[in-house]
Order: sequence, then C-alpha cells, then structure tokens
Amino acid sequence: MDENARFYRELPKVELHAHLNGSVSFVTMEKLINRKPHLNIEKSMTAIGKGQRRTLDECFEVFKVIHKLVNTEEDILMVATDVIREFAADGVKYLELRSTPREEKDTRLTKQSYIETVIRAIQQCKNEGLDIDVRFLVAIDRRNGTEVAMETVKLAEEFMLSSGGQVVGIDLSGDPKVGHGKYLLPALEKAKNCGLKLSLHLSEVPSQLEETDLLLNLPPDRIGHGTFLHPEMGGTQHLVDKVVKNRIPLELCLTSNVKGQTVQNYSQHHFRYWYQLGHPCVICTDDKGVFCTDLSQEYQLAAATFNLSHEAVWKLSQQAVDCIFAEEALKEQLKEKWTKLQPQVLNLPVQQI
Ligand SMILES: CC(C)=CCNc1ncnc2c1ncn2[C@@H]1O[C@H](COP(=O)(O)O)[C@@H](O)[C@H]1O
Repeated sequence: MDENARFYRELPKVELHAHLNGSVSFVTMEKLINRKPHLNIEKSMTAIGKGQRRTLDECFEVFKVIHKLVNTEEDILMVATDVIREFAADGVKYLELRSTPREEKDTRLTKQSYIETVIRAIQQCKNEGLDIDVRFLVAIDRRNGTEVAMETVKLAEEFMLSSGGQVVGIDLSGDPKVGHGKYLLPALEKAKNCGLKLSLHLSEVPSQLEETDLLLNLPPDRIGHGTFLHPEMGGTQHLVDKVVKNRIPLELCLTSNVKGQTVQNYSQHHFRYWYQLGHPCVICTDDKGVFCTDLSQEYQLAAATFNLSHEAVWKLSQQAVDCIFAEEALKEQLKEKWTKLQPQVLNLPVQQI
C-alpha cells in the first residue's frame, strides 16, 4: 500500500449510509454461493466491477439476486458480522447499517427475527472487541406502500425500546422510480414522533421535486444522495434553502452515483456544490459490495476529484461525527478518539495527490 492510500486507511471514518445486502464483499459472496449451489448464481451477477456502469434498473436487479442468496438467519448473521468486520478493518470507527427486514416463508425467516439477527451480529462483533461502534436503521422499501411502512415503523419502535439503543432510526430507500413519498408520510411522521431518527433517500433521480418538498417538511435528520436537489441539476433554490435552513446533512456516495449513472462523472458530482456551500456532507459507500469500493477509497476519490488536502479530508471525516444518530455520550467519545488520533494520522509522511 502506498503512503497516500495508507493515510486514507488510517483516517478514522464514520459510515452513515451502508445498505447491509449491498455491502456484502466478494469473499462473503463466495461463501453464500457455496451454501446455495443450486441457485446457479455467479459472483459477477452480484457486483459492478471497475469501469463498469449499469442503469439504475439493472442495479436494482442485482439486489434481487443477493436477496436470493441471503434468506436465512444464518446467512444474515454471517453477512452482518462479515460486513462489520470489513468496515472495522477499513478504519471505520462508527457505522450505521441499514437493512430492510424481510420475511421468507421457505426458511421461516420473519421480519422480527431478521432484525434480531442483525442486532445479534452487532453484539457479536462488540464481544470480539473490534474498534467500531455500530447502530442499526430499519429500512422501509418505498415500493411496499403505506401499510408495510407503518408495520416497519412499529417494529423499529419496539426494537428501539428493547435493543438498548442499537436501533436508532428509519431509512427510506428502494427504487426511487417506484411509489410516492406521500403514501409513506404518516409512517415517517409516526417514526419521528416516537423518537426514531430519519434518513431519507431524496431526489436520487430527477422529477421528484414535489415528493422531496413534501418530505423535507418533516424534516428528515439526514438526506441520502439528494442528487437532483439543486438548480444546476434540475432542482430548485427553494429546496436548497429548505435543506440549508434546517442544516440537514447529506450522505454522498460518489462511486454508487457514477456506476448507477445518476451522475455523469466524478467531477460533476454534487459533492462540489454542497461542499462549497459549507453544508454538512458525509462521504459514504452506499453498497460497498455491489459497487466494489470501501470508505477509504471513497474519501481518496473525493480528495483527488475535488482537490482536497489531507487537512481538509481530516475535517470532513471529523465533521461526520456530528451527523451520527447515536446518543450524545458516544458522539463525545468519538470526538475524543479523533482528537487522539489526529497527530499520528496527519503527521504521516504523505505524498500529495
Ligand atoms: C441502484 C443503485 C444505483 C443503488 C444505490 N442506491 C440505492 N437507492 C435506493 N435504495 C437502495 C440503494 N442501494 C440499496 N438500496 C436499498 O437497499 C436494499 C438492499 O439492502 P437491504 O436488503 O435493505 O439490506 C435494496 O433492495 C434497496 O431497497
């Protein structure tokens, strides 16, 4: 590893936008495929390699394949523990995992046992003494409509109260071209009222202005992507003003947006717009397995594309701590960790990009 790459690996990082089943690495995928040879799934069907791009629709097809491979409690436990260990090895000190609870009649997996298993994995990793704190966001897949959204919020609330603070919020995700946020509003309002934090995928594709405007009234605690919010991308100043006024952090995933072709190339990524505004931006991976990346690479990519010094990168990773959903006490502990690590990480004899 060259010294520059080492800087990004040693940089303490916060990952706030990681879909569990999109984060499954090649190594774990191999284990899953070996468990289920009858499915005839090849690794190439579950990831988008270097230089490759896919349409958004094709990307969502990949998740269907992965879901076939991950359909038992045993699979979920393995996938979640592997993903947490990999993030820890990548220098991530705080991780918010998100996942959509699924019921699988064949294997008697229930939404309840799905969430329990993810929590078990988090606990198992904690017992291993890994240097990473993990929290869980229960995801609503927007395609499933009002009733399922409400049921998901109820489950999330139960687990928030019973999990000793492991479940901290709700993610709204899924194919942005399917469904409409107005049908999910009551569930999201309920979530907010019971103390769950909200991270919502907003304006991931163009022409969602009305939905975005509506959901911004909640307001959410963080925004996933927000690619088409600003006027240069067909959004409006009104939307930007709402986001800025409430200082709602954006979770930005460069590789995902370029490989999924919602952004033409790295230099046109909306990171530039929001970063220049001085708005809180958090670099994230989205689906590190599907998009063959990790958080160190994403930081390095952002720095190379937008000409950020190591000091600026450090500040970016440090400011991400302010955007986490975990309790204040943990936030303070993480801030101390950053302060402690700063001299060691920034004093590395690094070559400039
Ligand atoms: C297609 C593409 C460019 C993906 C990146 N952007 C995304 N946008 C919206 N929802 C997503 C995205 N990536 C993953 N998800 C959600 O996360 C799920 C996979 O993780 P899980 O099963 O919830 O554990 C997908 O089925 C989908 O509901």
